[in-house]
Amino acid sequence: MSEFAKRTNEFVDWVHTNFQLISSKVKVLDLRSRSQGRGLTAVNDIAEGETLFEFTRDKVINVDSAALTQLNNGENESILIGLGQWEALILCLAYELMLGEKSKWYPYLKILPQEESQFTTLMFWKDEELEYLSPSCVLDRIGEDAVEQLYHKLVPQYCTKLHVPEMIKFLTFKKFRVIGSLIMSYSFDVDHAEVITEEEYENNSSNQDDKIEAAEVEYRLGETKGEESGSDEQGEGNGSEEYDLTECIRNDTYLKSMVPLADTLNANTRLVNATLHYDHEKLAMKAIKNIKKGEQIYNTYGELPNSEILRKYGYIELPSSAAEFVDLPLDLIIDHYKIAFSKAFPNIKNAPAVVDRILDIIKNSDYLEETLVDSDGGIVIDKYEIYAKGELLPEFVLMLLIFSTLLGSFKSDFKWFRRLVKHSKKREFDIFVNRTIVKCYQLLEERSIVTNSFMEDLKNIIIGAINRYPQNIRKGEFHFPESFTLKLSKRDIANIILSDEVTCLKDILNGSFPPVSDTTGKPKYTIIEDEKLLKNVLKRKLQEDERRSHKRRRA
Ligand SMILES: C[S@@+](CC[C@H](N)C(=O)[O-])C[C@H]1O[C@@H](n2cnc3c(N)ncnc32)[C@H](O)[C@@H]1O
Repeated sequence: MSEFAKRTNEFVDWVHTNFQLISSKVKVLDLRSRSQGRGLTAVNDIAEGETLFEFTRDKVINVDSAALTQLNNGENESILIGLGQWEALILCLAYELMLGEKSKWYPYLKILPQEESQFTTLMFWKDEELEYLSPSCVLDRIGEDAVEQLYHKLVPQYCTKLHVPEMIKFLTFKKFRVIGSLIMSYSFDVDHAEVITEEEYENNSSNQDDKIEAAEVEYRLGETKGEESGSDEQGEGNGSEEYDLTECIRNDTYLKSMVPLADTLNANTRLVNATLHYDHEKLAMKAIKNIKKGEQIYNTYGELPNSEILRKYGYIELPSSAAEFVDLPLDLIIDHYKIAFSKAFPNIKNAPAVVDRILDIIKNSDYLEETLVDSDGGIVIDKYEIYAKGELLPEFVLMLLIFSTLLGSFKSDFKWFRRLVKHSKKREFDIFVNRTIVKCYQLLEERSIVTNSFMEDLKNIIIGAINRYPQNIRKGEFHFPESFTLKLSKRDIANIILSDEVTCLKDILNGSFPPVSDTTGKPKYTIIEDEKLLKNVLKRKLQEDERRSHKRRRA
């Protein structure tokens, strides 16, 4: 028997001893021939709603259950819950791995990847391989530096604090990176028992949303200062302060946890047929669809595009994930408008600088801060997600509508624009931009209206974004393989990611914006003539012009 099979058997025996229920209809299989490691398969037909396995909360590894927490007369617990979720779980898991056979999870730990060579996530790609992924924004999210900072925060200081000095030697940087990556691709965020109400119990699933939550926390750690979208926790200092700003476990309502067997399930955004549910005492994996004998049981790791699946889990779906999106950097929008302003006002030297002034006003808009509670008050974010089939972030739509409306307004009266951008007219300029922000917001909010200029700007920005991709990808010359295997070259994997991103962008050029609402069957936005909006935005200015010319005539 191979070492792989032996480990699987020992793990399955451990599961049978420790779990309350495990259905005879499921089996852990060796799926290495499909480049999927181990996975769970149905050996008999399973009906929707059937429980595949069930176990008590103490079987998962987290700060509540780990051996490290019990040491030091309970003092370790208060130290660990003062840390962030990632930090505490890395330390707890490292300690269990160091305990080896003495850990109560030993047969489980033995089936987890623990060597760098077992990971295909982006953290382990070489620099020259990562270059294949340019210009994808996934490259900004790998978080290599963040891991290093985290390591230096925890080792040796916390090993000493937690009274495990022997862990200083065990937890090398290499091991730390592996454990962090393991947590990234295997952990679940499990709600505390006390936050689950009876009513929630039946619907409670810790997979999709919790995995998304995990992605967000991890995303924050991966970002460098000032790069991320308007989240409070991020960025007002150097990297190490970033960690201090990560919420500590004490204030969270969930625990990042390693969940045996539940994490043996592979995932697929289209084929998901089981999810993890939990109540006060137990966690249970349940079928969410009828599953036929012989079919693989798939979980979901969240609504992630291929770039994120690769970054966090080291594989991709073919030809694409069901939740593809591409990040459009703010710079592309700003560059587009700087060029447009220069072209529209060739005789005004500082026309491109006006775009920066507008951006500042949008950033500091009190109106948006008060109105957009959900997006932390900001529409100026580093990157805007462009989803497949023409779905755009509302923040992006509003941003473009404001800029295209301002440009149209200024073009309508060149002399007025020249006067307005003079330093002495700063107040007037600010008032006009702020008024435009309010009008555009109201128009979108109340009537979901965009203009022809908006559509034109959108098209040109998207063309600019597509032009950054390699020619073979832009021209659709890359041919997708039949299925994902680890034998695919890194270049091919990168080409698939880039092709998926370009497809999202091309969807817009192919007319999928505005997308159609699932509920009403109607387009989500109405496109109107520019003049209608400009008339509204310029109303006050036109009235003042009128008054002034009236006065002149009288004089
Ligand atoms: C939570 S584990 C799932 C169990 C894993 N297959 C194992 O052998 O331990 C997540 C890892 O499984 C692999 N995986 C999950 N879904 C996959 C899929 N659809 N195709 C290929 N690999 C997959 C990836 O290596 C991923 O990082």
